[in-house]
Amino acid sequence: MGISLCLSPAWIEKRTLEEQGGAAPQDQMRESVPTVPGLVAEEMSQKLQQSDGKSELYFSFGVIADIQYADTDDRLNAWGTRMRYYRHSLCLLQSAIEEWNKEIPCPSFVLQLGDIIDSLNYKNKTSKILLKCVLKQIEKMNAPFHHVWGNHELYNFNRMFLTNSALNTKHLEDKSIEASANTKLSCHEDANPDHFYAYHFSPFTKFRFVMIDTYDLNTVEKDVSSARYKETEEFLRVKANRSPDRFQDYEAHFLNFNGGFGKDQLDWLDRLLTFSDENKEKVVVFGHVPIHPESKKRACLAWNYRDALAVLQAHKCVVCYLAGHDHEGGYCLDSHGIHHVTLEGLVESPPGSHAFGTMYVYEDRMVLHGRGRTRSRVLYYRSNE
Ligand SMILES: Nc1ncnc2c1ncn2[C@@H]1O[C@H](COP(=O)(O)OP(=O)(O)O)[C@@H](O)[C@H]1O
Repeated sequence: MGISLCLSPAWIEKRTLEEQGGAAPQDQMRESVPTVPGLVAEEMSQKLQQSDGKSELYFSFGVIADIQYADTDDRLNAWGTRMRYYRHSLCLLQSAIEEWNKEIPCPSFVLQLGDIIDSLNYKNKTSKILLKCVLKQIEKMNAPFHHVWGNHELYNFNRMFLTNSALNTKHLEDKSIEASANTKLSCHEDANPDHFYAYHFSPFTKFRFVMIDTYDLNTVEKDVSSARYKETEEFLRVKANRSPDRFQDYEAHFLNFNGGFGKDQLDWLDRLLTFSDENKEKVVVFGHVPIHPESKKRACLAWNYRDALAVLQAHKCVVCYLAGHDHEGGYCLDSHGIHHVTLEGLVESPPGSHAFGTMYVYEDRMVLHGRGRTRSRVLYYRSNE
């Protein structure tokens, strides 16, 4: 069986509207104010003023998603539902960096949640040159960027290129815990395009950040000789054979622009989170594609999101999952107390607006200060007792 999930945008739009119980005007599709923790701005300032003895800022970090820069006129997305401001996204990145650099203290690092340039560059043969432009802006940041790989990285480049490029930030991995752990916690020592792209780091005592590869399995990379292709093919064969009806009716997220997790990555994640549990760390996991169905609006969901969720929910250390991919953004608090935040996409921010944030990390909570379309939220940690 060849791998093919290619569904037309028209089909996807129909599916999405069906999921929502019929056609809805754009403004009705907007997120309503959450009634669960993950409070919005007005409540946030009130909460921050409460003197609860836990006001010492540990550190902060920047978040930004779906820059999707291209030297192309503005145009609607493939579904004709939302405008994308391709050239302007570079100016917005520049101003986000200027703002972060002015903050005191400066964010310790920035999470770039994937889709740094758009696939239009591939068609225009401008992928490498425009990636350089974006990276030139990023060099102005006074703190390291951690680069996630989204679908557009894989449309523009192959893994060999990405592995050898500045978009590979695995050198920022924390290697210091290997000696104290009884098990291997670095997923791969050597840079190898056959491997999934994932790593972890600890910017502050008892806090760990884990990047996961939501395109470990995917249909974007067409290298039929790769182990990844074979695993993807087998995964989709089993999935489709198991219950074709469900696949059709409910699994609307089995689309080419999403991807999934292989067994090796899920095992590695489980081992790492076991270490963090034992060491009473708080862990923020991040990747391009959302892994909770309620944290996004559209069909943007990892294929085997249930497997990834099961791993995260099995470990009390996990407090938050951060993603991009769905440019409208989203949020939910899952049944285990993990916050799922989907960041609004920069490329859909018109001139005068914005989409990035700074997350402030405290003993008992993280506070997201969102700019422009990015919503501000207070994320209290679940208890890890
Ligand atoms: N049915 C749909 N209708 C409108 N927008 C959608 C639909 N499905 C996905 N999207 C949007 O597409 C975006 C994903 O964009 P992107 O990663 O650029 O993929 P692509 O380039 O294939 O459009 C998200 O903002 C998501 O909300």
